[in-house]
Amino acid sequence: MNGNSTPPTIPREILSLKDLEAKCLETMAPMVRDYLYDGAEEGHTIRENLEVWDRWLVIPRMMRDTSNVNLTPRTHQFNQSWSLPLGIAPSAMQQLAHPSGEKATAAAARSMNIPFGLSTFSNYTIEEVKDAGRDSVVGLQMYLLEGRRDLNIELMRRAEAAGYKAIVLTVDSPVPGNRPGLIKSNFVMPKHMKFRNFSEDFGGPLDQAQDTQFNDDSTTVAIANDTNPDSAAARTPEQTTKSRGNQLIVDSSINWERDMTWLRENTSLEIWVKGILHPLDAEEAIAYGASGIMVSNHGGRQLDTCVSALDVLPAIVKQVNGRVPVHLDGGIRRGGDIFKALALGADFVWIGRPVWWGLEVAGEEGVRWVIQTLKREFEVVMKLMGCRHVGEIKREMMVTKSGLLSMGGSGVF
Ligand SMILES: Cc1cc2nc3c(=O)[nH]c(=O)nc-3n(C[C@H](O)[C@H](O)[C@H](O)COP(=O)(O)O)c2cc1C
Ligand SMILES: CC(C)CC(=O)C(=O)O
Repeated sequence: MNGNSTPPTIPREILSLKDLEAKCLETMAPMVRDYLYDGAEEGHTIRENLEVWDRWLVIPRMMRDTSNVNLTPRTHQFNQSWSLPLGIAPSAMQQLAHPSGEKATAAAARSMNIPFGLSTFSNYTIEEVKDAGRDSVVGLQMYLLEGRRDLNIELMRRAEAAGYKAIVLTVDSPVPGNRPGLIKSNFVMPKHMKFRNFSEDFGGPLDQAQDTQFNDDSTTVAIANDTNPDSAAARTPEQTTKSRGNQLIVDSSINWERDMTWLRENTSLEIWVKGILHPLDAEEAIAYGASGIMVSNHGGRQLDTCVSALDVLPAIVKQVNGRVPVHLDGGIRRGGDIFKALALGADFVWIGRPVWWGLEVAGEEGVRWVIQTLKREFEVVMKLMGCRHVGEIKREMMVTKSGLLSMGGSGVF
């Protein structure tokens, strides 16, 4: 976190999200960095999420008068009109990157008129974040809790009362992924931070693992899937509380039939399903009443060597066939990435980690800078591609290198 007392801004020499990331890493506490970056096992999927974009090459069209381009999504999402087909994905504990955490992120989303999804495991409450982000705060992400559905119901009641539009059910985490990096770094949440959506003190202090990296008398909440029962210092919030007898455990028995039905019976909000990678799961989600689908591998944090969202997107879009919106997240770092996801059929995309870079360097202003930069880049790409609005982005505008070679001399080439 930037410790200056004057309001932080983004230095002029920072031009891209990549530059911002480097700047962020100059100050980010090692333990926060480990939490932000760590992926499942050897990190193949994290790398894949970043590399997949460059396997697609774009083929621009010229002389199309792109002096004015309209960047708004083709259709309303969550019954609202947004400035960009881009939103901020739920990520837990944003106070790790800035004291204003989710409130700063939501306010930045609001100022740019893009949607924001709040993690259940946020450091500010459902109501506080709604107040900061108003109409931009559309979704409450939820994990279903084993034996504590009363808490899920309470969260949903509060989200309904506060004016959220959707519950975003994360389905890719029946258990936390294997994240050895986090275990090695003994990740802990400092004592002064809380999971404030819960009135009971879940994730209260553990006795050991004083955290020296945060420069306070932090005690710990840990969140890695540690299979070694002797290591109390590295557990998920669920495991942590379990180990203290005050249990908050993600329900690993979650299933379509029981839990989508239960959700539909217990909330008036739209239900979106986050973490779909197989077309047949998209079909299940629709069959059980999902209002939308988020194609995602959880930023490579859950299952290593699983496919990237972009690679499975076309098959899912084909299966869904326009019945519900299809959104995507994972590895979006440039305006051109937004273009490519839309060309392969996504209605909308979301970012996770880049928000933390903005928060770390300049709080709300930093998050706004991230959104503005992606918006500027996307606009330039649209103009260079000859697209005046997102409805003009077409699958035929992209090709893989091998696809291009095999086309040599045939068709329009
Ligand atoms: C630090 C961090 C915390 C996250 N916490 C959650 C969470 O609480 N719930 C959830 O469904 N996804 C969570 N995610 C996953 C994101 O919603 C999103 O799927 C992912 O970050 C997108 O990939 P990207 O970071 O490459 O943009 C988290 C991701 C990060 C990086
Ligand atoms: C508190 C965690 C379970 C949040 C999460 O989903 C993540 O770190 O990827």
